[in-house]
Formats: sequence, structure tokens, C-alpha cells
Amino acid sequence: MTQLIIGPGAMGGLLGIKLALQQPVVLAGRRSLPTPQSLTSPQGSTTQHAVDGRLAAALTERDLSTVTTVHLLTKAYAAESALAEVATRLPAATPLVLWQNGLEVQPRLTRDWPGPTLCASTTEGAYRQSDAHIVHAGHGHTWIGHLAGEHASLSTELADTLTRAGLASQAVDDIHQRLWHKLAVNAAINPVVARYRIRNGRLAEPRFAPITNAIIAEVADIMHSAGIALPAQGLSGLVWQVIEDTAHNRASMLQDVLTGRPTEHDAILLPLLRLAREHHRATPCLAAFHRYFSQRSATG
Ligand SMILES: NC(=O)C1=CN([C@@H]2O[C@H](COP(=O)(O)OP(=O)(O)OC[C@H]3O[C@@H](n4cnc5c(N)ncnc54)[C@H](OP(=O)(O)O)[C@@H]3O)[C@@H](O)[C@H]2O)C=CC1
Ligand SMILES: CC(C)(CO)C(=O)C(=O)O
Repeated sequence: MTQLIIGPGAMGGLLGIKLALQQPVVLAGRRSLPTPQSLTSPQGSTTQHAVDGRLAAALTERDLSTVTTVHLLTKAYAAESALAEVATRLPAATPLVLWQNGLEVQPRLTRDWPGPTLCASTTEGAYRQSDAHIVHAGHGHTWIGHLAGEHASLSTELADTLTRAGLASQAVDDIHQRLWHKLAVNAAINPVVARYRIRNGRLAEPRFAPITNAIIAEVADIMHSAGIALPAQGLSGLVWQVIEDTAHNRASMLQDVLTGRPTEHDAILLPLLRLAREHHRATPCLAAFHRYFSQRSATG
């Protein structure tokens, strides 16, 4: 009954530490991490946790024989290659949970993975202070489901397991729409704050608000053309609400820029640009931001 977590970063570490309070967990990465790991809670208390950290590439068929669920917690751009490192040695049809932002890898892995594939969309917030220290920045909520609404009992079982571990979760049959709504919010906030190196709240300033509104208009137009339901309060209402609620945040793409890591611009912007092409919609802002981050990553 082992839960395998691939990608021992901020969210993988948080999930691993929480789940390990209840059942065996293997936290698999591409390099060794120190143990114990420290976890600082949203209330500010820090605890130490022994973790079974392993190199993914060194896990044997025997190590993997008791795995009942694989949680994939790399960034979107690393998801498929990280999974490939253990895939052939895992028990056939092991359930897979994808935690990535965006909607780039989810449809491909749902199609290609032989076992049930669920997607998780979470508003938990975490970051790594160091290789030995994770900060759980804020409690959130996690929704779990299959892109086509299948595997309801597995989704419920996993949501219950996560909730018991202290990460409030709910099984849903509309994860596809929820991932789209999160992607739409991320598309309106992340590229702008990462490009101009600002906290989320500054998007309301006269210099940045018109850019944000232009992206919101492009995203809403694409979603409408493709028949993807917009949030009940409208996309603009949702995005500006999130900006207000997270005004002091350095968004994930900004954190990646500041620490010199690759950004998830493809995972967030490519699904929109692809859909826009399919439906003949104009996307000057989204395309310009995607070009900017693609050039940036090409030149290192
Ligand atoms: N952090 C958060 O608050 C939230 C994150 N998410 C999403 O969750 C996903 C993970 O985010 P986050 O935890 O912040 O990211 P991190 O960058 O902190 O963690 C990613 C981890 O994946 C590891 N990794 C990369 N390649 C491989 C590989 N081939 N094999 C094994 N491990 C590998 C990295 O190792 P290394 O250190 O060696 O690079 C790192 O430990 C992202 O898609 C993000 O958008 C969603 C909501 C909130
Ligand atoms: C909602 C937002 C933009 C909050 O910072 C986020 O999800 C992120 O940082 O990626």
C-alpha cells in the first residue's frame, strides 16, 4: 500500500510528508535529498520528518511492487520524462494522479497511461526554502477527478485519503472545466507578473491593468468559441478576485524566473494558443507573451 511520489519539490514534499503520517510513501527524485525534511506549517510551526527519499532511476521492480498510486509532482515540462524513468517497472495499471498546472500533459497521459489517470487541481501553496526545508505557505483545497468524469470511486477514495492526511480534498466529475478555469487565471496573471517581476497585486496598477484585461478578453473569447463554460462570475470577475486575494504572492512563474528555473509557460499558454488557432481567434497578447518566454528559455 505504498504511495509513490515522483518529484520531491515543494508540492511533492508537502504531499509526501502529509501522506507518510498515515501510510508508506516513497518520494522519488532525480537527486538525493537530505533526511529528515523540515516542514513549516501555515501557522509557522516547524516539524521534522523522516522521509523515504530515493532516486527514481534506481527504484527496482521489487521496490515498486507495493505501489498502489503514483502521484506525479514534477513541473509540467518534466512530467512525461520523469514518469518514463519508472513506468516499465511499475505494476500494470497502477493509478496515476497528475498535479501539474496548465493542461498540456494531462490529455496526453490520460490517453497513454495504461491505468486510470486522475487530475488534481489544488489551491494549496508551498515552496522549498532549501533541499531540507518545505514551507506550507497556505491551506487550500484540492479537487480530483478524471478528465472524462470516469473513475468516480477511485477519485473519492483518493480525496478521502488526502483529506485524512490534512489536505482538504473533494472528488469531482468536472475536473476538465476546473483545470480550464485555473489555466485561465494562470494565463492572465503568471506571464505578466513574471515578465515584469511584480507581485500579483501590482497588476491593478494603471501600467499593468490594461495588459491583464487584454489577456482576459483573449482567453474568454477562446473559451467561449471552444464551448468551455466560463466561471459563474465571468472570467474577469474571477481573475480580479484572485489578484486581490493573492495580492502579496510572488506567482509560481515569477518564482521560477527569480530562481533561474524553466517556467511553465508552455503548459499554461499552449493549450490556449492551440485552441485559438483551431477556432480562428486572434491572440496578440497571449502569442507575444508565449514568444517572450520561449525566447527567454531558448537563450537560457
Ligand atoms: N508549489 C505550489 O504551491 C503549487 C504547485 N502546483 C503545480 O505542481 C507542480 C509541481 O510544482 P512545485 O512542487 O512547486 O515544483 P518544484 O519545482 O518545487 O518541484 C518539482 C520537483 O520535480 C523534480 N524533478 C524534475 N525532474 C524530475 C525527474 N526526471 N525525476 C524526478 N523528479 C524530477 C525536481 O527536482 P530538482 O530539484 O532536481 O529540479 C523538483 O524536486 C507544478 O506543475 C505546479 O504548477 C500547483 C499548485 C500549487
Ligand atoms: C493563482 C496564482 C497566480 C497565485 O499566485 C497561481 O496559481 C500561481 O502562482 O501559479
